[in-house]
Amino acid sequence: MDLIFGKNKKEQLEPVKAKVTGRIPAWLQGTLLRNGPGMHTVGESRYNHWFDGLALLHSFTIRDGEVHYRSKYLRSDTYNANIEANRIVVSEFGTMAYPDPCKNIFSKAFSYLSHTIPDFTDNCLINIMKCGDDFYATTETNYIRKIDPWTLETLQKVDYRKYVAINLATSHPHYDGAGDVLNMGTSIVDKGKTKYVIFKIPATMPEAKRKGKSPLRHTEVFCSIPSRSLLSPSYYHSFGISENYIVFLEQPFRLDILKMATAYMRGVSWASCMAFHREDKTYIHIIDQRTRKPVPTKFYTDAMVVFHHVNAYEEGDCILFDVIAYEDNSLYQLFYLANLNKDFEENCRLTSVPTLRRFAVPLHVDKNAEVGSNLIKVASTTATALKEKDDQVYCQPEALYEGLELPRINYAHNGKQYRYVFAAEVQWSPIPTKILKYDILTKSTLKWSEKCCWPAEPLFVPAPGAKDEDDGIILSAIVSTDPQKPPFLLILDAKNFTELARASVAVEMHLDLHGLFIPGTDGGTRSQTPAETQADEAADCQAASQA
Ligand SMILES: CC1=C(/C=C/C(C)=C/C=C/C(C)=C/C=O)C(C)(C)CCC1
Ligand SMILES: [Fe+2]
Repeated sequence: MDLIFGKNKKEQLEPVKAKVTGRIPAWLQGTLLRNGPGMHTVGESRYNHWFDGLALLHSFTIRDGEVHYRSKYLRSDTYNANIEANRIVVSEFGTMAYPDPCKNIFSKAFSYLSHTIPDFTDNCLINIMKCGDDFYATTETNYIRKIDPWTLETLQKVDYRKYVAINLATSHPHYDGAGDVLNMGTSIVDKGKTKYVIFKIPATMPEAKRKGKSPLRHTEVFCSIPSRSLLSPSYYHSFGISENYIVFLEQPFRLDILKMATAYMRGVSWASCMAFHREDKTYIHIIDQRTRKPVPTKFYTDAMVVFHHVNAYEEGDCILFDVIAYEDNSLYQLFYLANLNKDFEENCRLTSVPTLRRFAVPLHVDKNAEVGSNLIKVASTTATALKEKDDQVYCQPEALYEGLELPRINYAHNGKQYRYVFAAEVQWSPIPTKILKYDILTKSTLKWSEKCCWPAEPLFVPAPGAKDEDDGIILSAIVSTDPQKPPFLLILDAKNFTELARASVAVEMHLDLHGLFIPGTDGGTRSQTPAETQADEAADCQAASQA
């Protein structure tokens, strides 16, 4: 497993032509751009956790049936400082680093103090975000890094705090039809006012306002929700949106701000400042997008840990929302490299299987409804919402499917009724070995797998003029543990899960996390005519809606 997780991967700066077998649909033109950790040791020093690894961007450019692959490390300040020092000098999720070990006691004390309010890493290794015409590599701190999606070059470092008062932000933003970004973050430094902030970055601005300026300048706070606990806000990795509402889970997997403030001094990692409180509840916040205010009813469910929201939509008088839920936080525990490298099979058993759960939240709670009555009247789900004495509502989910992670949908259905979830199959180990398509209506699955193959998150790309939700293809970068089998881009027909083509490249490829597809024939390799620019802009909106 060291081959997949622990080994530093070489970057492939020059585009390399892939060997294509099968036939790539003629309409499939564009670039699959993805992100994930690629370097786990610097000099003699090693990261503790897989989520600490230095961001390695990679892309597959598909044009006229041909595929070119390239990869490049994100030249973050973190990367540059580490490489210059030839050791890890910037702290990451699971590794606390000490930049100046030789300092005397006074400057050491000073250094500790300056770390009380930490300056987080800009090692943006999780996802790619599209913002107007710009692309950013993202993580969960206050920093994002602008990148050139074609050359994979690293551009400006952007500090969200310049535009909105947050210290952490998700790397799973949502996009509306116009391509505007809706994201969430947490403000933790203002201790009296720890809060979750939902913010919007408009994709397009009137010409006069725009003039080459970043759309981030026009970021606006959409709504903020005070944290239930001022010193321990919830950790969250994503959130859900329906047409009119936002779904935010304030789960009992929390960050301890006091522990974080002393972590540097105590020599412990940020990860050690997070704890799951199984005795607590998970609060379900529903924010009305029209009023920009939370619905006042207190909805809750049992303690759980959710990283990925799948989708949410309104049906009848309620919101249905689907998430991949765990009984505990064992997932983050398992990604310590020490667990991933030795005795993998034994150490890497999840104590709870990631399960697709559907929740139903009533939008209008009848004050006169009987205590104990189920407020959900839609027939399509067995999820319940029970009225309680104190006007709270207790939601119990319907378990739809066990053993899946890294969910994606046809993003044209985001916020709307939908039928298919594309995901990686994971059972008792967090590492995917299959790709699956789950049909919520028939509760049936289609799967793709191959010996020694480790698939990445499957991404859906709609066919032009698509009518059905699954009219399109699935893209997934596959790495293998068989030295005879080079990594490849897999292209499946999303309807029946048959393989249409694969594009193999004899390079060192990393197992990645998330990314997006940029449709169009541009690839930064030729100049464009104005007409093409317009066409690409339209295509870009589509890219945003798929991300
Ligand atoms: C550095 C840092 C963080 C980083 C978190 C990361 C990097 C999480 C990655 C999560 C992934 C990849 C989940 C996949 O499901 C925190 C804890 C937000 C806060 C403190 C500083
Ligand atoms: Fe994620």
